[in-house]
Amino acid sequence: MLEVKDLACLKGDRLLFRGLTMSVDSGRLLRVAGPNGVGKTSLLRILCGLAMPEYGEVRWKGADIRKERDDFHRELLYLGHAAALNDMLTPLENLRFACTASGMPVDDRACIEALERIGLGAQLDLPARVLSQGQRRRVGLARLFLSASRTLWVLDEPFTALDVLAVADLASTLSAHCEAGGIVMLTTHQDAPFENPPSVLDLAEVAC
Ligand SMILES: Nc1ncnc2c1ncn2[C@@H]1O[C@H](COP(=O)(O)OP(=O)(O)OP(=O)(O)O)[C@@H](O)[C@H]1O
Repeated sequence: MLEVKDLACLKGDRLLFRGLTMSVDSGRLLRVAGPNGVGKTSLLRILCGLAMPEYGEVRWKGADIRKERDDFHRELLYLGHAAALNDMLTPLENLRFACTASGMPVDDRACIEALERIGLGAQLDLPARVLSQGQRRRVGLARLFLSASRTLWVLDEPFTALDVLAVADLASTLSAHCEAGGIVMLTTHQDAPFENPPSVLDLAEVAC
């Protein structure tokens, strides 16, 4: 489904990695691993079409993602490593905004249910500026519960700042998405309790 061919990534005048070729099929959970600065975030952004590779191409269902951009984005959920919230808005308002911005239909009832499911039922009306780091992270993760129809989930450090129970819940949500035929690609520096260990792409192997 997702194919990467001979990818190279340049930042400034520095080549981070090159010669990355891989494919990820339906039902797979793939962890992109490697030390700080090796280019994991940069790779995820290229895979989502948010940054250009220096060389190579990314294909989704056989088509270049740059040519079939709209079709690809309808099937993609990307959550970056920063919570990216508006501090003045409540979790509900932030979630509604994020959904609208990514072209998802917005349904208030569904947003509230997603926030309750992620453990923010008591914080629905608070401004985001008063939330804890883990609660801020959860606001973004609530989008997972609204994104079952998006096959490809690309998640940059989704476990950061979560407590032990939330880490376990998130791991089972991601596994369930894969069992339903989805694809999850993520970065994390911590061990997460997945039932089936994810495949690992060690970016250090193609680092320059
Ligand atoms: N203008 C630039 N010139 C040279 N190097 C740059 C430039 N901009 C970014 N970089 C480098 O590009 C890399 C980007 O790393 P990226 O965030 O993709 O890594 P990462 O593997 O996700 O790291 P972490 O594990 O710390 O999150 C860093 O090593 C950074 O120093």
